[in-house]
Amino acid sequence: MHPNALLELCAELIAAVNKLDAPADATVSAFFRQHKNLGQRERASLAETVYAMLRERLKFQNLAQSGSGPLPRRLAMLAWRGSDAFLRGALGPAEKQWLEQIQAIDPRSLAPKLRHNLPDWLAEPLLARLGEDEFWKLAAAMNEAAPLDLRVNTLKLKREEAQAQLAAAGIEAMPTPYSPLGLRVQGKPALNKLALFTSGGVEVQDEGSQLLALLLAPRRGEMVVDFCAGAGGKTLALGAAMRNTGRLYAFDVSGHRLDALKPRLARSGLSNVYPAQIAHERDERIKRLAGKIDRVLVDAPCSGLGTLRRNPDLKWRQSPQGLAELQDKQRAILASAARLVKPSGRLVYATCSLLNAENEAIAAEFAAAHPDFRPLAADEALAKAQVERAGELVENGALRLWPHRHAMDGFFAIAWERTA
Ligand SMILES: C[S@@+](CC[C@H](N)C(=O)[O-])C[C@H]1O[C@@H](n2cnc3c(N)ncnc32)[C@H](O)[C@@H]1O
Repeated sequence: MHPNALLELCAELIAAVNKLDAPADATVSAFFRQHKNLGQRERASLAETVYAMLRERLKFQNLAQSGSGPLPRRLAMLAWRGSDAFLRGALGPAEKQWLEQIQAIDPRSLAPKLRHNLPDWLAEPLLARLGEDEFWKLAAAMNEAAPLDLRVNTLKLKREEAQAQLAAAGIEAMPTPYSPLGLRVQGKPALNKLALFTSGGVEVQDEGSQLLALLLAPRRGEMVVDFCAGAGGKTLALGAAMRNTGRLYAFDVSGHRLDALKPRLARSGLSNVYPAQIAHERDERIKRLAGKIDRVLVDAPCSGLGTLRRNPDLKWRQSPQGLAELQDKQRAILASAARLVKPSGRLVYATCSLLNAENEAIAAEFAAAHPDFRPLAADEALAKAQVERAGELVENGALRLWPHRHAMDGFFAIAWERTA
């Protein structure tokens, strides 16, 4: 395709994504479906440019105020992640001159906001929690692409065997630093046609998510509930940890997400999983199980701000009002889920948010209202589950994962045992 035609398409896609009315990945996929003639490399250039624009949106929007022509085209030029020579082939002389002027600006001379590219309501609490030094490390880490992690289904094979099968297919993978079940793959190879994947030997799952399942540590023969199972990433890890015995209920209010669990379940070889759509957290089904469950995981709906490496649009699509609504949901779901837990059973509350408001604050309110739940030290629980150097992952007894410290998505998880 002619460079200018591709740059124009890129500008069109940026204009669509910048409306922020849908998740960026959905807008990008829909755009590619409408433009079937785009080749692999062209798609990669467009997608990477759009994600670069979202990561540093404040900076690019500020810089794009100068120059002329439509704003999305200027944003496309500034954020361009395809070949440099190709971009130059698309530009007129005035555009080339403008771009050179902008590229000569020393990024260190920009205002802090244009360097961290976070909205105030998000930057302020993170800065308060982490301090200046770490805050900048986090801001940089969140602008890097996330690695591709796999969880090995140990019902089917050992981690070393999966690693060897990947190597035989020309894919380099190393054991994840903390999870005993994980492999970190180099690059972004297509996995979905590999026999190892189609036969359920591995699932794509960030190392942090693997650690949440290890913290719940369900055992053989137990009754377990994954209260917000979604497409079942953690359900599959829990079912395998139970060695395909006992009963694992996968609840969610979204039938659509539970449907996405079904093919994964079929590949996994698990037969101990019972997916069920619930109307809300006080559904009759839940009431019938009160006090009967050994282990309950609440992977609560949250802002997702721990996943900005993958979903940079979330920082622009979330808001303080949205956060307050999420907190109400989190409180209600945790309180309902806790009723399921039997005496000496375990409850884990988790999110993929970085914010205290969705994590420690919700946990503290719950603990104050539920003296019959005793907090468990996450480092001890994880060490029992063969997690290496678990102490590095824990703050004040709870799992606290950070992209800049642990090279994982941001996660929080706290475990309690019901005493009575
Ligand atoms: C963080 S996601 C879960 C991701 C999933 N556990 C996984 O590992 O792939 C949160 C889920 O909570 C579900 N949810 C929202 N409100 C709920 C409620 N009241 N009861 C149960 N699930 C709910 C959402 O549909 C969403 O799938």
